[in-house]
Formats: sequence, C-alpha cells, structure tokens
Amino acid sequence: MQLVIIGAGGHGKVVAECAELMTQFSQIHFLDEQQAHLQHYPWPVIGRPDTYSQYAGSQTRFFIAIGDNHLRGRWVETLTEAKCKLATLIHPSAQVSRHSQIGEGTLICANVSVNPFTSLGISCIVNTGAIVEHDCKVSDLVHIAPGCSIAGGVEIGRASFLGIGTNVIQGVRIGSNVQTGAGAVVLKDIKNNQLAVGVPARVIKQRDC
Ligand SMILES: CC(=O)SCCNC(=O)CCNC(=O)[C@H](O)C(C)(C)COP(=O)(O)OP(=O)(O)OC[C@H]1O[C@@H](n2cnc3c(N)ncnc32)[C@H](O)[C@@H]1OP(=O)(O)O
Repeated sequence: MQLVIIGAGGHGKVVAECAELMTQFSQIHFLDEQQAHLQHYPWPVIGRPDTYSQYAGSQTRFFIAIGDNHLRGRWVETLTEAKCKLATLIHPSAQVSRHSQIGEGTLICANVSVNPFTSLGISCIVNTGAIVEHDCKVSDLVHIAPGCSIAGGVEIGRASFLGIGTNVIQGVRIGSNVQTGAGAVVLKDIKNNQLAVGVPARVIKQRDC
C-alpha cells in the first residue's frame, strides 16, 4: 500500500514520520505546490496536489496534511467525490482505547491518549501529547493542538481549533468553528464561531463563518 500525503509543510513532516513508524506503507510520497524546493525531503515530492487523481487506485491511500481546518475540509470533499480512500494514522506511541472511534483521515500523533467511548470525526488532528478523555464527541475537521487536555464528556463542534495547551473541564460544549488561544482554560460552553483566550477562557472575537 502506498501513501500519498497532500501538503509537505511542517505538519506534513509530522504526518509522514507517523506513517513511516506505522510500517504498513511500502511508499510514502508527498504532493505539494512547492515541489522544486523540497527535494531534500526523505519522502519524495512527486507532483502538485491537483495531480492527485493520477495516483488513485486500490493500493493507494491519501492523507490530507493541511493544518487549516476549512481548507482540509474542502480536500476531504474533493477526494471523497473522486472515491479516493483516506488513511487514518495513529502513531505507535499513542494510547487509543479500543472502545473509541476514530474517523477516516484523522491523525493521532505521538504520545496522545484517547480514552474509552470517545468518538473523533473525519480528518481531525489530535496533535502531540494531547489527552482526550472518556465519552468525548469530537466532530469532523477538529484540530486539538499539542498538549491539550480535554476532560470527560466534552463536545467539540466541526472545524474547531483548540490552541496549544488548552485545557477543557468535563462536560463542556464547544461549538463549531471555535478557536481557543494558547493556554486557554475552558470552564464553560463556547458558542459557534467564537475566539476565546485566557484563564479562564473568555470570548474576545467573533470568527468568520
Ligand atoms: C504543531 C503546531 O505548531 S500546532 C499550532 C499551535 N498554535 C497555536 O495553538 C496558536 C494559538 N494561537 C493563539 O493563541 C493566538 O494568540 C490567537 C489565535 C489567540 C490570536 O488571535 P488574534 O485574533 O490574532 O488575536 P490578537 O493577537 O490580535 O490578540 C487579541 C488579544 O488577545 C490576547 N491574546 C492573544 N492570544 C492569547 C492567548 N493565547 N492567551 C491570552 N491572551 C491572548 C492578545 O494579547 C490581545 O490582547 P489585547 O487586545 O489586550 O492586546
């Protein structure tokens, strides 16, 4: 099975290394706009993203290594319409409960813990060292940045981004397209399309839908 990763930026490197450590892909390639500048990579950059269909087939899995949640979502739509299959990548050092559900195209990075009866949607990023406790519902396209701790029974809506080191107490509901700042401590619900920062987290801005 070969893996074709769309996006060879910083996040792409983390994705490729995770895939390499999983040892189930015979080849790992990138598609990126910056093909000419990335020849030093250990994983070849074989074309631009818009050439993806050339690589589709039963022996190929795709992974979208784009940090922007909304842009990643557009790629999910494109690849799904083209019937391209997405890989789900789980770093060997991660602890993922067998009683949790992980959606297609999701990345679980090094030293992450996902506890029982938690579900993660399609094309989420659970970044390095994050903890997602029991009974959480994490919707599609959510990014949980490195070092976040999400307590039990938390809900996180579509395409939200929890900034690095965010802590969320149990039972909180975070809407869709929410962003939290680095180090935020979320003690109460956050509605859709809001940016919240600080300890405790307070909403400071509306985000574009
Ligand atoms: C592997 C990886 O690298 S994954 C990526 C990890 N990266 C992150 O998690 C980034 C998180 N980003 C942040 O925390 C940013 O500071 C953001 C998104 C909150 C900034 O949002 P912006 O809309 O640009 O806000 P801006 O910088 O104008 O700040 C607005 C106010 O919030 C304050 N503020 C910004 N970030 C924070 C924060 N994390 N905590 C507390 N206050 C903050 C600013 O000081 C400013 O206050 P002021 O109005 O009193 O001067």
